[in-house]
Amino acid sequence: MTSPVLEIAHATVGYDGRPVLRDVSLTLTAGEVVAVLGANGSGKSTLVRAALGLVPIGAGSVALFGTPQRRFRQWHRIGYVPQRLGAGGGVPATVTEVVASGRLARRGVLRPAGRADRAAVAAALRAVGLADRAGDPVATLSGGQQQRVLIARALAGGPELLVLDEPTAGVDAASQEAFAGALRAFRDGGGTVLLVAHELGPLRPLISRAVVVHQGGIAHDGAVPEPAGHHADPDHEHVHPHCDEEPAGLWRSI
Ligand SMILES: Nc1ncnc2c1ncn2[C@@H]1O[C@H](COP(=O)(O)OP(=O)(O)OP(=O)(O)O)[C@@H](O)[C@H]1O
Repeated sequence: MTSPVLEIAHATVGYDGRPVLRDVSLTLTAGEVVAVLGANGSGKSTLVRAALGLVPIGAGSVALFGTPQRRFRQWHRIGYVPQRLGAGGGVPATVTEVVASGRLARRGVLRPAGRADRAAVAAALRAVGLADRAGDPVATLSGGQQQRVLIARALAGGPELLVLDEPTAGVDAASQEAFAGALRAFRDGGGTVLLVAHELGPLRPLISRAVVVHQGGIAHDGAVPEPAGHHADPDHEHVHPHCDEEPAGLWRSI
């Protein structure tokens, strides 16, 4: 049996000794596309940062591809797009340069880019629909297009696990569709995805499982919950696989 891609077991995570999440467990197997949902400030980002070792865990354990996180060295197997990171930032880098930086962990900084690197960068740009902008300065792209550049950078590294923190927040509809297409292709190629989301939008059909963070724990782990507005539909069957008490207003924005 192959190891889970990610295994968080009974983890307590917080900042400055103040726990945000207590006794949380989450397992991702290869090929899953898991959405982390929850209200503002519930700890969604904290959960994915803990998975990647960006926030230390106080108790419990995290393993990546079967290796305890503290001994894990194969970071090129993971692509990470953090929340609200501007790709432009006043730096006059071109789209290609930013995406090519996603190859560094794989090829090493000192070895010049080879044919495989260039092919990976071109494929990643095609995947997010930005091949025609390859030579443009990132700063000249829209916010949604810049977000797609960051996703292409993560894809260019050829990861097996993609971790995305609110990849479509504030992103225009065309970029959301392009992103959904890129994610579908990544999944169809055997990739695993963990993404934090407020609104699933065009990503919804791709999500195989949803995890809801609520009151310092995981309140639901299973089917994607229906948006709150859906309850008003006359033909809506009121079946909830998760909990008796539904966190008020949690789904309103989905
Ligand atoms: N670096 C940090 N230092 C101290 N506290 C933090 C830090 N990052 C987050 N927090 C706190 O931890 C809690 C959870 O934050 P987190 O960003 O994980 O929530 P979230 O569910 O991702 O929120 P949002 O949907 O608004 O992005 C919040 O109370 C937040 O203020």
